[in-house]
Amino acid sequence: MNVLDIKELREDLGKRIIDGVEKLGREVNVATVRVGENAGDISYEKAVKNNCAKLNITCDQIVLEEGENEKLIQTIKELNETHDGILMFRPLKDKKLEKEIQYIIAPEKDIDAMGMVNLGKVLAAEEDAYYPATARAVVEIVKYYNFDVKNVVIVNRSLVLGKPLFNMLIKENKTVTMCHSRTEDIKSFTKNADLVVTAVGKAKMFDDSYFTEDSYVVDVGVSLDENGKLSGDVNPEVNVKVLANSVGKITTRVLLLQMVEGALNRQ
Ligand SMILES: Nc1nc(=O)c2c([nH]1)NC[C@@H]1CN(c3ccc(C(=O)N[C@@H](CCC(=O)O)C(=O)O)cc3)C=[N+]21
Repeated sequence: MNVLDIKELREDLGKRIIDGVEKLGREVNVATVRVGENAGDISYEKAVKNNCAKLNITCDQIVLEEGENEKLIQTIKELNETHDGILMFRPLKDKKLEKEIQYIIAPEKDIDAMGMVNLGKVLAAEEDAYYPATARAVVEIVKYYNFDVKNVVIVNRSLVLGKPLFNMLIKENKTVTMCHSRTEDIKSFTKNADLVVTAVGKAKMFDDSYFTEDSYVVDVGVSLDENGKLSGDVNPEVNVKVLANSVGKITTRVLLLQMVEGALNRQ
């Protein structure tokens, strides 16, 4: 069991955020937008608020009820003008509405890269893109802790994680394989990878049979286990070289860092 302590990276990101805010020399404000009462959204909302309080960022939190579609669209349009960054929690239950927002959110305020412009920039490996924060968190962990890896397997194909991460790791000269829920014999891929990134949302699904002693593993999954407790995809007892979990701690700070960097670049 070799669970990575990611405190140092978290603190490093915190310093970079505080420095950036100071350089900007003005109030920096983020807005979160939540629709409905999803538990994952609520925990992320709290995490953003707590981090902002520590990092000298003003945070406004907007909560709407499901069905308030016009109000949501109006809200995003207003926040485009008033805030440095907008984080709308995803997925929305209303897929059509979420699609609509992807075209309405201003690219320079879209700090979690949900909109079409930033997603296109990620695919094109543009320098000034915002990246989906979780995907960038994985890359930051791999780089900061010098994971000595060439072949990566990602078990996820979403727009929030798998697809952007695939492109970001290609840019880092990794050889990347994407597995997903319809992949046959996932173990045959993960066993042969240097690094496995998991995000399937099945508590403790990945045990030793998926890895070797030399595997690096980044566990992005969050779900409830049989006792109703929050759990990752990977059993924390696995015998691997390095297991990074608690990626959420890095995600929150990467999100805020991207916002500050974006504001500095535009200044
Ligand atoms: N557009 C969008 N992007 C997301 O990335 C996204 C989302 N919607 N909807 C909800 C899920 C859930 N999620 C969390 C991230 C951090 C914590 C969290 O609690 N972070 C703590 C640490 C938690 C820990 O101890 O591991 C912190 O930053 O201090 C929780 C949940 C992001 N998601």
